[in-house]
Amino acid sequence: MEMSQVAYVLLFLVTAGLLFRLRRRGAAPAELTTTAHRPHPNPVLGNTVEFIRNRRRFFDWRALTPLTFVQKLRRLLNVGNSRRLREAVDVIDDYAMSVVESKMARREDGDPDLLSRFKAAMDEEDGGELGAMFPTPEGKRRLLRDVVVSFVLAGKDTTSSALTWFFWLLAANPRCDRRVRDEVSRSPDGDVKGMHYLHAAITEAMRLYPPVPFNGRVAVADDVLPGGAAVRAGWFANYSAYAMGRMEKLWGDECLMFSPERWLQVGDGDGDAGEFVGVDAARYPVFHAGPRVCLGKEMAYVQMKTVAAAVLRRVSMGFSMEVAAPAPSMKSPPAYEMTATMKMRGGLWVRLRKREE
Ligand code: HEM
Repeated sequence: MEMSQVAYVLLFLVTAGLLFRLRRRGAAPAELTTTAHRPHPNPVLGNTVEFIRNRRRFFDWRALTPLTFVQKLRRLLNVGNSRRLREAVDVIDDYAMSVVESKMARREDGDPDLLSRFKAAMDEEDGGELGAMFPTPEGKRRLLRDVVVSFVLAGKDTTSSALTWFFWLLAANPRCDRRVRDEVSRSPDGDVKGMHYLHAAITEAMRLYPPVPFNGRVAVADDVLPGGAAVRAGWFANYSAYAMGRMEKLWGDECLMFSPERWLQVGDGDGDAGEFVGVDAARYPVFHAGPRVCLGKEMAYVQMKTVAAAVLRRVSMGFSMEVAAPAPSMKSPPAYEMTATMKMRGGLWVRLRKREE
């Protein structure tokens, strides 16, 4: 064999070895992939669902793996996953832009909504802060588009994730279920403000299953965390609300149990559940903490309590609801699916039955 042939063979082996390693490093871990689903009966809807599912799977993987050289190259060349991500972002952006455009075309009457308020803030003639940041009409439309996307992401998936786990946890803990129903039935006017037990039960559900299970920041400069750990500029500083919600050090021996009572100050023993008492955001970072804490926290509680109370009231009155799957037992909790929010794998299946009069 000539020297040049040997060189080719060596080059081939090195390249093949390198590609094999990169493939292995790049492969999405099995636990991040979604479960198999039955084909959707409507092919158009089915395709859309599949499209979103694939994009989401890809997003998870990107969020959880460091940016490798190959990923950077793909982004630069706009191929593979990077191209698919851009296409998916375009689908979402187009939808959000259509919402903005229909708002722009409509004359406002009645109470202004959030989007109108953002629009008004940008249109301020005296050069308000937002108006100055986005001076061109195109820039303003793009900002409004991003507002739509952020609020849908921030407000919809989070509360629906929390309520899914909440209803499953109630089914797995009949004693707590009874207490919530008692409280809801004692307030027929539907005022959720005074429902302390319900508030505690939702808070406790989010301790065990936080809708945003992990979160992080990138350090802009070298720093030392309060615990003494050094962080260099450009490093990720991540935390997991999921892990923190299950730490014995923070929540005691019964950290894995669902116990809304841990959030209640003992009542007067007169059927009163007691007052809800919250804790420091550093111990319960479900809504994040500090200057970028969730802006919708109070609104989220009102929404979740209203929906939960309405469902439970209706269930108590005319229907019975039974969790069909996953089987409600704290000994075998449902699997979760790691996306940007914490979903129950396969969703929560319930059976509703109209009660006989
Ligand atoms: C159970 C429900 C919710 C949970 C667990 C939750 C959690 C969070 C978390 C962890 C963050 C910090 C994200 C980050 O900066 O890394 C955040 C930010 C935010 N949330 Fe929520 N959220 C919920 C519901 C809502 C709702 C209903 C809205 C509004 C309709 C909302 C609006 C926002 C906004 C605007 C921010 C950005 C705040 C900023 O960066 O200054 N959230 N949320």
